Amino acid sequence: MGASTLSLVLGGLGVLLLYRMLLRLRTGARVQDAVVVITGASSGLGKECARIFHAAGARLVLCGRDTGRLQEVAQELTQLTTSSSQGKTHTPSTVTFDLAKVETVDRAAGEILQCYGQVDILINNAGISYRGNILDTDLSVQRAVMDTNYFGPIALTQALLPSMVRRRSGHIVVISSIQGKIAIPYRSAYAASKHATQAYFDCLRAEVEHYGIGVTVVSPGYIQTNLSLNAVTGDGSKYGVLDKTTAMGRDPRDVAKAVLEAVRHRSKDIILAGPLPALAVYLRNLWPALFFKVMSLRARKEQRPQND
Ligand SMILES: NC(=O)C1=CN([C@@H]2O[C@H](COP(=O)(O)OP(=O)(O)OC[C@H]3O[C@@H](n4cnc5c(N)ncnc54)[C@H](OP(=O)(O)O)[C@@H]3O)[C@@H](O)[C@H]2O)C=CC1
Ligand SMILES: CCCCCCCCCCCCCCCC(=O)OCC(=O)COP(=O)(O)O
Repeated sequence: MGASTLSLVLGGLGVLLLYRMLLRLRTGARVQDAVVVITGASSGLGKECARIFHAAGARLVLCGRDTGRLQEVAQELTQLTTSSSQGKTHTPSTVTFDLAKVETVDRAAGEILQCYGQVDILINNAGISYRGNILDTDLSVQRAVMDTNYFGPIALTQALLPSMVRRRSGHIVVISSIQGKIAIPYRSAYAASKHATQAYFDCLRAEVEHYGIGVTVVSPGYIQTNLSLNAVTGDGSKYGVLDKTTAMGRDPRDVAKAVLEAVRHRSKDIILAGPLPALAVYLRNLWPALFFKVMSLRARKEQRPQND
């Protein structure tokens, strides 16, 4: 390659990079004073998102099932409310509802809209996990996980969407999982709900982009939260174990930071996991036969006894 061709290629790359940077600056969502709704804000990743979006100056609406725990988070943040040169922070509002009671979500969306009259950013974070083998799992458990992780969040999204369309602006984030991209044994209800989530929000992204509404699907690997402790088993009882994989997962503060950056950059789809899960995602698509073999060996090795 001659020197002039090389400089042309480098120049072209430079222009492309500059264009991407400008595009990000132009389309990046503003967080200061934005109304940000966070579901599952009482603990884990949702609580960390609340802390980081509060510090960035968002007007928060914290959602969860437990009023007391939501108010504790709101109080903690209120004590940090400041008006500094870095930007004003705001006292959060709270709205209590159960996403699994899908028929009540419309009313909750009304309450959310009443807080500030609009929603700029919706973070669908709340969720539960599951442990069990399909043979011993009640259909009611499959439905319950689907209600919390899929039907509840999409009902909330659909209830808030018309107001975003009217304003020709908004951003919707959903916290999925690496298990929205690959299915691993003994997680049927959870992986199915996260795969459905991925598909729904991919459709939504395409359908609302021309209204100026962005959609980000976040797919994390393990995070240090209470997710496994709160997981349900095949008969609907609580699993109640802090799994090693969860305990050794990422710091939820780092994941929350990545969520904030994804909103600022209007990222469409991000994976927050180590090289092995990332490799598994590629393998699932490029060499499915090998992926299925590895999963079947994994299933045999783990062999989950009834209802554990
Ligand atoms: N931890 C991990 O390893 C990973 C987690 N994720 C995802 O991150 C998200 C957050 O989970 P995480 O912080 O880890 O787990 P936690 O169990 O700590 O938090 C879950 C949150 O969801 C809320 N929630 C659960 N069920 C309902 C319901 N029916 N209605 C309303 N709110 C509900 C809980 O609120 P309350 O009980 O107060 O109502 C709680 O605040 C989930 O979507 C999860 O799938 C993704 C990948 C990995
Ligand atoms: C010859 C090369 C073979 C390479 C094969 C690689 C296959 C590796 C499999 C890796 C599986 C990763 C699973 C990750 C699961 C995960 O991070 O889930 C996140 C969650 O949502 C956690 O929820 P849970 O309730 O399951 O704790």
